[in-house]
Amino acid sequence: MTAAGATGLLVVTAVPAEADAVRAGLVDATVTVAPVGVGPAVAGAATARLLVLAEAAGHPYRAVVSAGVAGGFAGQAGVGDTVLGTASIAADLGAESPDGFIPVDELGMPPALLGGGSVMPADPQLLAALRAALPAATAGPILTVSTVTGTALSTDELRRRHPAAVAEAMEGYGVAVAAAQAGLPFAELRTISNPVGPRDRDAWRLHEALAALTEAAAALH
Ligand SMILES: O=C(O)c1cccc(C(=O)CC[C@H]2O[C@@H](n3cnc4c(=O)[nH]cnc43)[C@H](O)[C@@H]2O)c1
Repeated sequence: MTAAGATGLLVVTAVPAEADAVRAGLVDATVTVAPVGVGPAVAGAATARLLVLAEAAGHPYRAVVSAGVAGGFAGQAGVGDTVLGTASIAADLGAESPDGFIPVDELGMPPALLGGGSVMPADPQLLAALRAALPAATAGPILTVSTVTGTALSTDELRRRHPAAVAEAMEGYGVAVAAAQAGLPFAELRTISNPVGPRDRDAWRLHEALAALTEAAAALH
């Protein structure tokens, strides 16, 4: 898992409040936490840039974790829970058709143009270490979406396509691609701020989710 000469772990969040929550719970001074922006494109690009800069400066990172708050799928993860991604899935990368959504992997494009495809598995060793440190966390696929799910119809459709998904967020897949292209292990750690479902921003429990993120951050080393 550790590249030669590599030093610390890079943890990327979307927003500064999430980064602050992670920093507040760290027990390992070699962990770097950076807020990189919202959505898979900006998070992926910013993560790639951080990895290149660190490499050029002679202190490459040894692994990357995408961390922050997330929406939880009912019956899988409730508000305040911690979830670990077994894979980060680009759930809305593909094409619509009269017969339904077609994942990008099934569009007939050359595999080389798809990177790892729409499903980026977590690094087995990194995931195992996080599961050992966070035994109460729920592990399962975490969806990456560019649009926060906000209707019952979209929720049902996502659940139909990804019945094992535990949560959705907006950065994991992009960060996973950046880590994969740098040859680094990747994992996604989230705490639940809201249920996935009809939009009710007043029901988001950010304080509770950020407190859970601080508690979970001790596992990051
Ligand atoms: O306003 C604040 O104080 C604040 C503090 C912490 C986080 C935020 C965010 O807006 C986080 C955005 C971030 O959260 C993920 N997220 C959370 N719930 C969902 C969801 O239901 N569907 C998709 N993404 C969700 C996502 O990764 C966002 O980037 C504000």
